[in-house]
Formats: sequence, C-alpha cells, structure tokens
Amino acid sequence: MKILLTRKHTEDGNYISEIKEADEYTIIHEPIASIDLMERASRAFVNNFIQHFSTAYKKIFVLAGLGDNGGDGLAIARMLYALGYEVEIYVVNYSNKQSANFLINLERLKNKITSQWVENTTELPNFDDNTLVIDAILGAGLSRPLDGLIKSVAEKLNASKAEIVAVDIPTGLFADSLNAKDDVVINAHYTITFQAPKLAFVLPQNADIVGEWIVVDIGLHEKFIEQIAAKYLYTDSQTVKAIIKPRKKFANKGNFGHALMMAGSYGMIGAAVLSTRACLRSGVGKVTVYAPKCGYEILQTSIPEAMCLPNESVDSLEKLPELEAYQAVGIGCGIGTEPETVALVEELLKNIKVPIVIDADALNIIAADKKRLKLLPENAILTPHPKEFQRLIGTNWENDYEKLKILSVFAADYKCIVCLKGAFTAIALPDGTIHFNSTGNAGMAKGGSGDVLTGMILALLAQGYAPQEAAILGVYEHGLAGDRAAQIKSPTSMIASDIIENIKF
Ligand SMILES: NC(=O)C1=CN([C@@H]2O[C@H](COP(=O)(O)OP(=O)(O)OC[C@H]3O[C@@H](n4cnc5c(N)ncnc54)[C@H](OP(=O)(O)O)[C@@H]3O)[C@@H](O)[C@H]2O)[C@@H](O)CC1
Ligand SMILES: [K+]
Repeated sequence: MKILLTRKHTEDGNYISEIKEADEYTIIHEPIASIDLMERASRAFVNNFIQHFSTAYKKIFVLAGLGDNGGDGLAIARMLYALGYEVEIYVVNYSNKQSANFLINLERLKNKITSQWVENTTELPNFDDNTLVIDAILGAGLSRPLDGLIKSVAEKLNASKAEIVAVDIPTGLFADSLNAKDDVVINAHYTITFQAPKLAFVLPQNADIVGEWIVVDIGLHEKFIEQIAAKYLYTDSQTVKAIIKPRKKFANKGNFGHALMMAGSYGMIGAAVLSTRACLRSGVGKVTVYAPKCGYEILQTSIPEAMCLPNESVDSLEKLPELEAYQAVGIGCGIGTEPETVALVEELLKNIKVPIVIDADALNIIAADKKRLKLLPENAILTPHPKEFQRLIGTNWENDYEKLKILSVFAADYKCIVCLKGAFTAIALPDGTIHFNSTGNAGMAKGGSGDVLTGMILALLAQGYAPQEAAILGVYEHGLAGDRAAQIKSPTSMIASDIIENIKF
C-alpha cells in the first residue's frame, strides 16, 4: 500500500499534496461531487468507529474546525446521532474562513443537533474520563504549528482524561514533515485515517500522538494512485499476497534451496539454534549451520533437521568454508568479534556470489572499519537494530525524518537492502524507496528475535525469492508470527522460540 504525502517537494522548490490530487482526480473522473466524497469518507469513519467503540461511552463530543476536516466532523456527528448516540458538537471558531463543505454540513445539521461555537476554552465542557472526544479540528490541511485558540483547545484536551479519536490526522500533527519539539499536537488514542497511511504514523517519535491507527478506504481513484511513484510504502497483507509463491505439489527438497547459516560462538550457540530453526520453519529445502566446535552437539541434538559443519576453532568462527553448495548465506547471529571471525567476515564479503543476509556481530565487524562497507555485495540484506545502524553510519540522527533520509541514502550508496528493525521496521531498497512493515508487537523486543528474522530471510533467499522480496516478506511474516505468539503467550511472556513456533507461511 502506498503512503500518500500531503507535502511532497517538487523540483521548483514548492510542494504538492498527493492526497489532494487523488481527491481532485476522483471528483473529476469517478465523477463524484466533493460533498459526496466527504459523505463517503465520514461514513467510512463511522463504520469503523462503531465497530471499535460500540456504546461504551454515553456521550460523544465532536470538536470541529472550519475546513474540510471540520466538515467531516459535522457529518460524522450527524451520522452518529442518527444511530442513536448522544452527540454534542463544539465548533472551534478560530478564523472567519469556512470551507464550502463545512457550510453544507452545518446546514445539514439543522433541526437535528445544535452546535456550540467556541471562542475560548472556558466555553468547552469538562472532558472527564468517561467522555469520548472526536477530534475534527484540523487534518491534512495543516499549514503551520498550532497557536491561539486551537492550541489552547489542544492543551486542554491533552490535560484531560477523555478518550480522543482523531479524524484523518490528530490536529496539529504534520502528516509527513517534522513538527518542532515544542509544537502542541492533540494526543489521540485512536486515529481513523482516510485512504492511505500517513508517513508520520510509522515514525516512533509520533507513537504517543497518533495512538492506535487504522486506514479506511474512501474509494479514491485507483488509476490515479497506481501511477504515483511513491517513495514510502506500507507492507500489508495484499503486498505480501503478491509476493508469496505457492509451494508446488510435485516439488522435492532440491527445489527449495540449500542455505548456509554461519552463526554462534562460545556462550552464543543459542543464536545459531534460533536462526537455524527459524530458517527451517520458513520453507528452505536444506540448511547447513557452520558453527564453532563447541556448538556441534548442541546443534545436532536440538535441530536434527539441520546439518552441522563445525569449524576448526572450538569457541569462535574462523576460516571460510566452501560456498559452492549453497544458494544463500546468512552470517552474524552470535558470532562475536574475535580477530579470526573478523577475518572470516572479510573473506566472505570478498568471495560471496550468492544472496546474503548480514546481522548482528557481522554488522558490528563491518562498522568497526568503514572500508568494509565497500565490500558489501549488491543487494546484500542488512538487518540492524537502530544502535547497529548508528554504528554503521558512524553518527546519530536528530529525528525520525532525518533517520529516513540517512537510511535511504545509505541503501542507495551501497546498493544494499537495510531492514532497520523496530516498530514498523523500515526496509530501505537500493532504489531509495522505504517499505514500512505493518506486523509485530512490543513483545518481540527481546533477545533472539533478530536471530529468528535472519533465519527466515535466509530461507527465503535460498528458495529463490529476490532479495527485495525476501526482506519485505521475511520481515512481515516474522512480525505476524510474533503477533500470533503474543496472542498465545502475551507480549510480556513470549520469547523468541515462540515466534519460531508460530511461523506459518
Ligand atoms: N483528501 C481527501 O481525499 C478527503 C479529505 N477529507 C477531509 O479533508 C481534510 C482536509 O481538509 P482541508 O484541506 O480543508 O484542511 P483542514 O485540515 O480541514 O484545515 C484547513 C484550514 O485550516 C487552516 N489552517 C491550517 N493550519 C492551521 C493552523 N495551524 N491554525 C489555524 N488554521 C490553520 C487552513 O488555512 P490556511 O492554511 O489556508 O491559512 C485552512 O483554512 C482531510 O484531513 C479530511 O479530513 C474528506 O472529507 C474527503 C476526502
Ligand atoms: K483531526
């Protein structure tokens, strides 16, 4: 799914809104009147809202602005009222400019619900912990940080205990550009957004502002959206459905590749076990694990399905084995950074001719001498967590927008694929696009999760998935397995082995 931007920079130094353009294209080519599109969007909001909140709240306060976000608010209030909800409308009267659709919806309220016009926060009711507030003050049309009346309304709401549901975007949040640290933004608990995810929603810095969020389809023209060259995408079940290849009935294990997992060191054989087992659960035909001697018996007994190739050294990985037999290689999980292992990583990068996934200590080894970055083979998949990525680039970032810029440039410069792990893992491709993942949960932020991901991606590479596909699909299925594990064990109690047990391609 594409992430549509509200401020996309153009070559002449201006910016356009992809959302607004899709909106206008739909109005002309469907065709549909603008007010009817607003009605459709509001209906989509209400359908989701009533599923999510049923009748838990006695009274609903709708805070409406004067533009089209406010117009949505009025339409939503009318629809909820018609469904029997007790609704009060407060119009935040911050300006003398009102949109045409706002005015039409104001007219449509007549003889149904009255709206109270607010010029001071003292005219607002008290929002106690049993109230639900729908925030329809400003949406995609935000052009500057909040000030004056809207800012004080936002501060009052944020200080209250009310449950806040945002229409399209929480008021004051720029959909895809940076808010200053001291900007006041309404902190929503739930956001129902129209047609496409907004970039701000997948950035960790905004997690407490957007709350849980969901995209509802408002039927903007498919043809227009198809031709948008999106820089940011969101991996959902549809994306993944288009990538997954069905397993053929008459296939044998030779059809699914032979993977080589280079992992483990003394005290870290668990990382080799987890990554290899995850690889086996992800459809690979055969897997050989190359590990130090101290891991041999552990690996042979704990994963009988895998072959184990012990290297000479007892405690750490050294010396490159023959690579001819393998369709893909994984390296890094628990390998440590002993000098002989450093030499092995360098040798591997110089000699590898098949797809590779690089994780953990292998990334740290590369980061320790930046010249090694030049050895990265084209389309190598790197799976750093933020700290590892910082080591690779040798610097930190000021905010998440800067992080994305650095990430995208890094992937383009080194022609590699970087899966930057975290909530909404960001996968940067050599073409500069960034694909955010939609699955996963906080229970996965635990030792061993990353090893599982490396094993899954390795299995997909060995089966012949293109590296981009292997990264996007692997990260998505890893998150999904984590979500299943969290359902069964709870996010707090689940461990990496539970993720493996819930992999289900
Ligand atoms: N796109 C779609 O597909 C559909 C979109 N729909 C809905 O439309 C919404 C977008 O509507 P919108 O363009 O009217 O913008 P909105 O956010 O209501 O505000 C605009 C007004 O606010 C003003 N203003 C800006 N910043 C300000 C500030 N800090 N403080 C004070 N004022 C400020 C700004 O003034 P200006 O910048 O011109 O000075 C302008 O007058 C979108 O979020 C969705 O809910 C659906 O109905 C149908 C399908
Ligand atoms: K809003």
